[in-house]
Order: sequence, then C-alpha cells, then structure tokens
Amino acid sequence: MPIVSPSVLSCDFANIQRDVEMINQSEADWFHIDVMDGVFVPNISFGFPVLEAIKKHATKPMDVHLMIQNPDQYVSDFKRSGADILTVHYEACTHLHRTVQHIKSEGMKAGVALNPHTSIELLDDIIEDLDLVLVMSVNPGFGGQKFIKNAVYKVEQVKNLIHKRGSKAVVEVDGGVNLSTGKELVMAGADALVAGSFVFNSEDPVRTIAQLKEL
Ligand SMILES: O=C(CO)[C@H](O)[C@H](O)COP(=O)(O)O
Ligand SMILES: [Co+2]
Repeated sequence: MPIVSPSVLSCDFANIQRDVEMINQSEADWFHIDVMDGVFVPNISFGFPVLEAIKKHATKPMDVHLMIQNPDQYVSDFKRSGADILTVHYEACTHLHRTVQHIKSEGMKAGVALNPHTSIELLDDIIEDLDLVLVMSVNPGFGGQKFIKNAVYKVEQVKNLIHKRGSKAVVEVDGGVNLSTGKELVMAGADALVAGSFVFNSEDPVRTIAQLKEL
C-alpha cells in the first residue's frame, strides 16, 4: 500500500481547518505542504504562519516540500513550524550534504527533490544519507499540471540506486498523480504518492484518498 500525502496547496484556504480535518479523518498518511518563494519557482504559496496553523490541527506527519532558494537558512524555522519531513530541491542547494545533515540534526527526516530534467545519477554520493527522494513528475510551481511520464522511469532508476547502495530512502512522486498515473508509479516501485488537485477537486476527497491507498 503506498503512503498517500495529499497536497494542501489545492485545498480551500478559506476553510483550511475543515480540509485539515478531512485529511485527519481519511486514510492519508501525511500532509504534503508546498512552500514556494517566487525565486526558485515562478509562484509564491505560503510560509510559517500557515504551517503553524496546519500543525495545530493535523494529527499526521507534515511532509514539507521546499521550493525555495538556499533553504539552509530556514531549516530551524521549519522545524519550529512543525515540519516532520523536510525536502529540499537538489537544484536549490550549493552545499547539499551540509543541508541534509542540518535537517537531520534538527530531528527531522531529510528529503531531496529532483526536477524533471535532473538525473537520478546525481544522487549517487548522497543517497545513503537520505530518508526520502522526491521525484517531480511536473515542473514545480503549480498544482494541476500534466504528468510527465519519464518520472516512471526515474522511479525505477532511483529504486535500483537505493538497493545498490543499501539506502533506506523512501521514493515519493509529486505532480499529476491520479489513479492511472499512480498505478504506474506504484508498479515501478514508488513508496509514496502526493496528490493535490486529484483529491481536492474530486466529489468525495476521503474516498479518492482511499482509492489511492488501494493502488
Ligand atoms: O509540488 C507541487 C507543485 O510544485 C505540488 O505538490 C503538486 O503539484 C501537487 O499538485 P497536483 O497533484 O495537482 O499536481
Ligand atoms: Co509538492
């Protein structure tokens, strides 16, 4: 059964407590929280006050996906705001090894996300230190985009690398996930699925989450 991490980016922000409670009541495993700075990606989402508000009501771990340049300077702030898993982008970190150690030293799980054009091979020297690899199946910045099929191949590649190096990293995929793309990803070895618009635009989000869990 895959881990399912609904993306709060697609929730109704005027009713955020209601949507957080919906995820609490559902079979979802984590809350996926997308933080965008308008520099690393061409969009701005939300910051610490929103994370703290979610944390107040969430009964499941907060899976925080940072789409920000130089995340190192905010690692402690994200810990304080409630992050349990903190994922940074490979493309946004000059000293990735240092950033990963910093995240772990704060008591969080450390993840690294790869843009669609970034090769899995670049994780060769860091994979043993990672708790999570996030394969982006859209270009980061927006919910509701079309799935990039090459992500399925990347999941297979990263699973091979994880086995080869004896890493314990979980493989998560983010962007354009629905029942059909989700099925392909799980068959390729994905451990965790992020889903935003597919969950929140559905008539019955709790049922949609249950269907993703069944993949
Ligand atoms: O990181 C993200 C965007 O950069 C989101 O997590 C992702 O896009 C989820 O939305 P959807 O499931 O609608 O594609
Ligand atoms: Co995300």
